[in-house]
Amino acid sequence: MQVVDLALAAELAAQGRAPTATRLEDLDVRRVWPVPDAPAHKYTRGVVGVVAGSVPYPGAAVLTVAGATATGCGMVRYVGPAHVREQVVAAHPEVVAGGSTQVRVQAWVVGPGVQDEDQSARVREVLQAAAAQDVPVVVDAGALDDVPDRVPATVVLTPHAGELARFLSARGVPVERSQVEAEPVRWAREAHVRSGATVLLKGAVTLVVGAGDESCAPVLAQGPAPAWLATAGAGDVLAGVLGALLAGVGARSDQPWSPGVIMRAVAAGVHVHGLAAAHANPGGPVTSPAVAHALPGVVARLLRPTGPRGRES
Ligand SMILES: NC(=O)C1=CN([C@@H]2O[C@H](COP(=O)(O)OP(=O)(O)OC[C@H]3O[C@@H](n4cnc5c(N)ncnc54)[C@H](O)[C@@H]3O)[C@@H](O)[C@H]2O)[C@@H](O)CC1
Ligand SMILES: Nc1ncnc2c1ncn2[C@@H]1O[C@H](COP(=O)(O)OP(=O)(O)O)[C@@H](O)[C@H]1O
Repeated sequence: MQVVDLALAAELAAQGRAPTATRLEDLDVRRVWPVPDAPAHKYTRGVVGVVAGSVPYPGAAVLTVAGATATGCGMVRYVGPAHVREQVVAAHPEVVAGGSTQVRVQAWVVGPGVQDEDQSARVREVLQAAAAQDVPVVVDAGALDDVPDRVPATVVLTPHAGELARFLSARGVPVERSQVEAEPVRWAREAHVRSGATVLLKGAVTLVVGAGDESCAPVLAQGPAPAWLATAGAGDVLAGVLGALLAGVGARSDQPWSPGVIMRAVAAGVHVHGLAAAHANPGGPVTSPAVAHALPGVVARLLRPTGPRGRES
């Protein structure tokens, strides 16, 4: 498929009829991507904190960390129980692991595979401290239950349709998974308006809804990714990708976060995650670790002037 830009966006905006949804393409993503400069060191590139995994789901922690490290960041700090720490460090020896959330990071990822009280307590600590410090938090899976009623747009919720239905129902908006699937824009917006969070609703097309700014339409719609990506752990990898990107963008700027910058950063992550699924095994099945494994190559191709779909030099 080739997408041809008819330059309708400016024309529609002039008529006061902005499109409901827009999509970041390769060039937009390249502009957002944090690329280290020559004097960079690991702390100027951004550190990601990860609270993921539990005894029943250690793999979710490993996959989240895999997504973050493969996207490119200065460092990942993993925070969780000893049993999971051992598995994370065995798979990713570059990760610094511990049990306390009292660490300095530029972005957090919380929730993949979180299903015990100790990890949930860490999630709540992170949500409280990060809001006060203007540090972004990607909130996935088990951590969605711990989100306070109102949060800033630096909190990025990443539910699939079932999780969004549960999130809204818990806030007095009873809705079924099938209804979310039928009207994803409506329900993603509802979750954003109710909570204040940036909402990233995962699916074949992934929607990002947050308060827009002048240069950013209210809904970004990324995809479609190959349906082979609908496999266990793919969302855990995505959460890591988003954390690494937010840490990298945050480390380069001393400005407060704006909702539009958050939206574009996470939509860029979704775009690259879908490309990694396509490149991991074109036209065939992929596993979540294979998606993470494909990420560095996809990022390198994206940053080359020919782009990921162009000829390789
Ligand atoms: N390797 C790992 O450690 C992985 C851990 N994961 C973690 O697992 C936890 C639960 O994630 P889910 O997305 O499953 O949670 P959900 O609670 O959203 O999904 C469970 C729903 O799927 C339904 N369901 C279960 N099995 C089904 C089947 N065979 N056919 C049809 N419907 C079925 C259940 O009735 C329930 O409604 C999360 O914390 C997540 O992060 C997942 O990410 C998968 C990989
Ligand atoms: N039909 C589909 N086509 C393409 N991508 C999909 C499809 N269904 C799900 N995905 C993507 O796969 C990932 C699944 O994430 P998630 O539902 O959180 O699974 P898990 O919890 O097992 O990691 C998301 O990135 C989502 O956008």
